[in-house]
Amino acid sequence: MKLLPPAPLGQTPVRAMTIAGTDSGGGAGVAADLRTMALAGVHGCVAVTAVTVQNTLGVSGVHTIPPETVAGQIRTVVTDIGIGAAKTGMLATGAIIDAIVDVAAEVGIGRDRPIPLVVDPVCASMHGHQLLATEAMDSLRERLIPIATVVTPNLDEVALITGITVVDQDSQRAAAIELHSMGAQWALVKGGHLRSSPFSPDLLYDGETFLELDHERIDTPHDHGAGDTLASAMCCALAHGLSVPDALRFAKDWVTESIRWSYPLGAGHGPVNPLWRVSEPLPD
Ligand SMILES: Nc1ncnc2c1ncn2[C@@H]1O[C@H](COP(=O)(O)OP(=O)(O)O)[C@@H](O)[C@H]1O
Ligand SMILES: Cc1ncc(COP(=O)(O)O)c(N)n1
Repeated sequence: MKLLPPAPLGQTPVRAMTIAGTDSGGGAGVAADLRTMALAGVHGCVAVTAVTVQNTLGVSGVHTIPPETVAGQIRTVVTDIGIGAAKTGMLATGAIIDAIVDVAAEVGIGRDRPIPLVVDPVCASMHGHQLLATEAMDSLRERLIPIATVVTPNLDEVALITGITVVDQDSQRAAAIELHSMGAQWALVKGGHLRSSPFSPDLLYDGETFLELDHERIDTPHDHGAGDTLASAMCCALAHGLSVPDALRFAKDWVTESIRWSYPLGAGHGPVNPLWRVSEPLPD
């Protein structure tokens, strides 16, 4: 696959920021984002929104960060370090979403602004634990999605946000049209949960053209952090100045390789694994 150009040693690399929750098991959230950013050659900055008590079996606790502390992390990084793109993951509450939207307007993050924004609208963990309060759905729909350069829901999130149940290509297209009409510049409807398909088809739409990426489906239970990995790889590519379709092409190759080399961990679902970038092939 084609990789992003690395910075020469000693020179400042491209920077990107993840605005997300932590996963103590290291599989999803901030850990997944920083792993992908580092291995893609990008300096990752962090605004933590929530601390989760989480392992490979599930989430047993959540501690949310005060909204002004979330906004402060974003403001202090953008005004000093500078970032080429940002992504959001788990945001926990409506007040945190509102604080992010306000500071994004202040520092120039979002569609039609200098810093593109990938919105991964995380609502629940793969184990079914709620990661976004029900009361936050209005802020997500009415405030965050309208400033997204690209919004990247999985099929469960599509159903919660739009009310559309995706079962085939027609309903996937209808969902992309609805998400775009909510104000996102691009809508990416991920097909990882479309288990009836031999592929894992992701559909990208900008109000005019549909781009469908049909990569092979890999048969594994170890896909924890796949959505975060795709969104943070897109964020890295956007930080490098790639277009949204090219960022998706890079990110889709990246996540497919990372799912191919995912590994067992604990007693539940292991993580997708971008460490393929730095690992040795198995001896013959
Ligand atoms: N088993 C799989 N094989 C190949 N690609 C997959 C598989 N599962 C998910 N993907 C891809 O990983 C990315 C994340 O997808 P998805 O599982 O839909 O989101 P999430 O992790 O947010 O639930 C998408 O690009 C999707 O197509
Ligand atoms: C902190 C945090 N962020 C995001 C996810 C979603 O990832 P997954 O769908 O693989 O559980 C998660 N479980 N935890």
